[in-house]
Amino acid sequence: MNQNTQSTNAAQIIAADWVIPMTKTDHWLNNHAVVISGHQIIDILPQDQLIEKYPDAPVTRLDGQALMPGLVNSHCHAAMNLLRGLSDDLPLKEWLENAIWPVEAQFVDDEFVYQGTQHAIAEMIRSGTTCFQDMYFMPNQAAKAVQESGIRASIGLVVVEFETSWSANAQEAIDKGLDVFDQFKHSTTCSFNFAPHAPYTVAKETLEKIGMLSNELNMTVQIHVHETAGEVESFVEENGIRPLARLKEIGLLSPLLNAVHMTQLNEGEIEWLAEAGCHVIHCPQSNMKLASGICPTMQLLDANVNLAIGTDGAASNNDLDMIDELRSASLLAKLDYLNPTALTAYQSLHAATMGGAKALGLQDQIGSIELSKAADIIAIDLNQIETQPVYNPISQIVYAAARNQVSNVWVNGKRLLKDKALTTMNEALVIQNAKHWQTKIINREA
Ligand SMILES: CSC[C@H]1O[C@@H](n2cnc3c(O)ncnc32)[C@H](O)[C@@H]1O
Ligand SMILES: [Zn+2]
Repeated sequence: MNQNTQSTNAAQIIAADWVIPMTKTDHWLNNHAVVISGHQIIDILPQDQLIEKYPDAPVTRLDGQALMPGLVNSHCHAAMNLLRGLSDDLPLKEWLENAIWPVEAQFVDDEFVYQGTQHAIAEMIRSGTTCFQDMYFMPNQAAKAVQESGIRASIGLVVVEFETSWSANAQEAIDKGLDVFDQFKHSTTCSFNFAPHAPYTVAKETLEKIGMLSNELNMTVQIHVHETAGEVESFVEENGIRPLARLKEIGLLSPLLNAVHMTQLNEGEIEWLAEAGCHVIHCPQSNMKLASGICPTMQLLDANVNLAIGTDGAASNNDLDMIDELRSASLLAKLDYLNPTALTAYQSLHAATMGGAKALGLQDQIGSIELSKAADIIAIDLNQIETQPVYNPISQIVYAAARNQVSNVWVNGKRLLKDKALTTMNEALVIQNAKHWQTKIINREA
């Protein structure tokens, strides 16, 4: 083993007051350490056994801190960080058609997506997200930004029927997307998914084509579906069936499907999702901000449907803060069901870790702190006024901690945040680029 390989695979130890593996309900380990070698977790043990077992390994000691699996943001439009706050306080249809799509048509290009995705990645690493599912144009630019930063992502090969700056039509979007998939097939942190935007922007024939390719390539599919009552009503008027029924008719209901939003569901549709093994991506803050509706999270969990959590884009949230998002998911469920036991702290944290890993097809690699899984780990500093005293670290993270208490982040064993400083990204340049786009967009011709 040469020196480089040796230094790359030498054990590194992270010791903390609490380790939350996310392998068992409401379970954590006190005064333990996680041992990383290369990309993987190779040991989890009490700190008093470290000297004997790893006498020479360097130890990162994080007193007063909690280690947990990195957060999985299971649905976002990363580059829309550059549109944060451009248009607020509107319902989805008006917001998209009158505010967002005209600006995207005018400004979305390679540089917009590359720099916007960099911005989103910087925000996500700083707030404890180690993996995100993206749905935006120019997936090649998003993949480039992901690869350079070291974060993990499942990047959407987006498809819409209408002409965009990415593709002239749906077929070209599919063809170009498959080229991107091929271009990045050796990446260790980029995976890909088909991302037909929604049943109201992608034709039945195209969805059938995507379904066949998804099965052939064993590639997941993410799609906005049943986001609002208006969407469902319009679709029924035009097609005679509800959007989810169309997806079922096409054969898209399967363990490969990530159904995003799902605020409009009846009991029969929940049974379809459970029988087919579909995943639901719950985006509570986007749903609240656009007044779209409330995803029936407890009925889905009771039916054993896998639940994941996403922020959606920063233009309808308006941040990518997964700690805040999973807190919203829990509190919204309690109010929706008028039941304080709805969506417990652990259930919400699970949706934002293992639930997301399952939805993205990465459950064997990430989502929990377990031997041989990828070292996608975050540390949260609970030794702050705002999170003391600590009776239960899971409760503290879900109901009290803030994203700025994330101190360290590892993805695939590489430390991307060291004592709150990004190690692979230039913060000043990210902010400078954001200001550049703000000036361009705010001075746009009406
Ligand atoms: C085809 S790239 C993604 C496309 O989706 C738009 N978008 C952003 N947020 C939402 C949402 O909540 N529902 C539907 N579509 C959304 C984004 O602006 C892009 O045009
Ligand atoms: Zn979305």
